[in-house]
Amino acid sequence: MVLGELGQRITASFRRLNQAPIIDDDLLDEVLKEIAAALLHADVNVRYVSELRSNVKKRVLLESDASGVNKRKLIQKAVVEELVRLVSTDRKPYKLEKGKCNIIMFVGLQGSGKTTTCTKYAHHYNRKGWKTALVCADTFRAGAFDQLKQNASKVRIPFYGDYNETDPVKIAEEGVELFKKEKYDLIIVDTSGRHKQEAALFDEMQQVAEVVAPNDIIFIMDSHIGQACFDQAKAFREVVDIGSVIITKLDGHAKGGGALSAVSATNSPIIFLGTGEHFDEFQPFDAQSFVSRLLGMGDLKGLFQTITEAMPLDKQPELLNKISKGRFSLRDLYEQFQNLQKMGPMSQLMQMIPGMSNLMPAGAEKEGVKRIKRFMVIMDSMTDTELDCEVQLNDSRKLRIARGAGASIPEVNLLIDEYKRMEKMVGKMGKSGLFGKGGELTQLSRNPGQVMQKMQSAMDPRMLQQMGGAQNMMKMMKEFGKMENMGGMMEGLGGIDPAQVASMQKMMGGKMKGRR
Ligand SMILES: Nc1nc2c(ncn2[C@@H]2O[C@H](COP(=O)(O)OP(=O)(O)OP(=O)(O)O)[C@@H](O)[C@H]2O)c(=O)[nH]1
Repeated sequence: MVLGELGQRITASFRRLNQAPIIDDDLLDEVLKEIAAALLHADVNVRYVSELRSNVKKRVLLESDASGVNKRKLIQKAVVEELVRLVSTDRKPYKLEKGKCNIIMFVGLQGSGKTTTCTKYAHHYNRKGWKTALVCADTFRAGAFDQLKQNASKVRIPFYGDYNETDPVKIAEEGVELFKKEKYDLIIVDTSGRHKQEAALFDEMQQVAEVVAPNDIIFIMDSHIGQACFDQAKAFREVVDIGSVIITKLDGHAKGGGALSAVSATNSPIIFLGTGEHFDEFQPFDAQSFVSRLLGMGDLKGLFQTITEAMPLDKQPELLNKISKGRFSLRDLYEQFQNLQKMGPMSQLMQMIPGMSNLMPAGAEKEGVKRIKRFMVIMDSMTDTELDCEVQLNDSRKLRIARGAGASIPEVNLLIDEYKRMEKMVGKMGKSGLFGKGGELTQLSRNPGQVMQKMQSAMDPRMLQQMGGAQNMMKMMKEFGKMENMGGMMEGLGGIDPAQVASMQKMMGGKMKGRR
């Protein structure tokens, strides 16, 4: 991906800055020239690149006069902040409200990835427990109906469309009415695209928007078109009230910078990035987190949010309490699988951890995901007693469970083996003395290295290997350890509920003081 290369080039310039014995105006000019060349190579609009360059220079000249200022840090901070500014707008994205009917309309040119992205968006929220539905109001492209219908059935989301109806406005109105009556939280309307911005497309878009009265209109922008993104975004913005942008196809060879910097043309924030054809290749966008990941600094804010969204903090003490007592049932395993699914691809999570972005190549986890789904289907065939208590399953119960799940007895045995391995690990952790009375990780704040050792001895070596080995786990711990004060960092990153931070700190056994 060209954006990855952009990140590496900027990081190389930062390294040069850090290694130089003296920072003078010539070096500043050279470094800024390198960064500008990298941005232009990634297709960022030339006007924005020269603005970024002069803004950084102005700030450095202005602020470096103050005594005690570290010039290296100042330059890097100014570059990072200007990069964040480049991919953000002042306008806040529409915030979906649970329990209310949110109607979201998707617009964009044909082939931009609208239909695929509608499904990804629906799947993203459905996984988080939103009652979601899709409406196909694209009557222009013959295959659109079948495509959305197939996509919807793959992710198990209700769909409305009419193969014989030629009026997209009528379909949109009927579909939205139907799902409104059925009290859906999120109704997504896919509209037609055209090859280029033309009057027929814009008329149709306006009419659909009038009848469905969307809470948000999302513009889908294909990153492959590079610099042309700016004019395209502007043309759409002039016709309908675009509230947010999703950039697609940022995987592959797209330069991406053109699309990312075109947000100013819509004056609407980017809310997600499409990074592949699969439905879970979809990442929420936050300008600061994006720049941080681009520069290989990880994204602990994103990681924290993903984990707490998948597993609410009020549930975590309950689980830790059980673990501290060495108890772990099949139902707990089932819930952990559910949480894992809500978190999205493991490879995306790895990208959020500093230094671990290349650990798990996307796709390498497919087999694991398939296996987890099979295990969950098997557990669905078990009784509550079997899920909650330690019950030895005899051969006849195993046969019944396997039949009910369309599985084989060896598959049921494999699940039981995996569960026993986990149960043993939890048992060892319970006895390790890592936990306090309330289930909090008491030693984490005092001695992360020792915690690591104990976890390592309690963990199944195969699982440890899947997580990148002990060394990588240590590396991650060290990254956490480096943080002067974990709570402070979380708050500093902004946008995180202080109550969540406090609860996380409690679980960690107080504020984390790192060793330097
Ligand atoms: N690599 C990659 N391909 C994508 C992404 N998003 C969509 N695609 C592919 O782009 C192609 C076009 O996507 P569609 O969703 O059919 O496009 P559309 O905008 O709905 O097209 P119309 O319905 O004709 O307006 C398909 O082959 C998708 O699989 C992405 O993020 N990455």
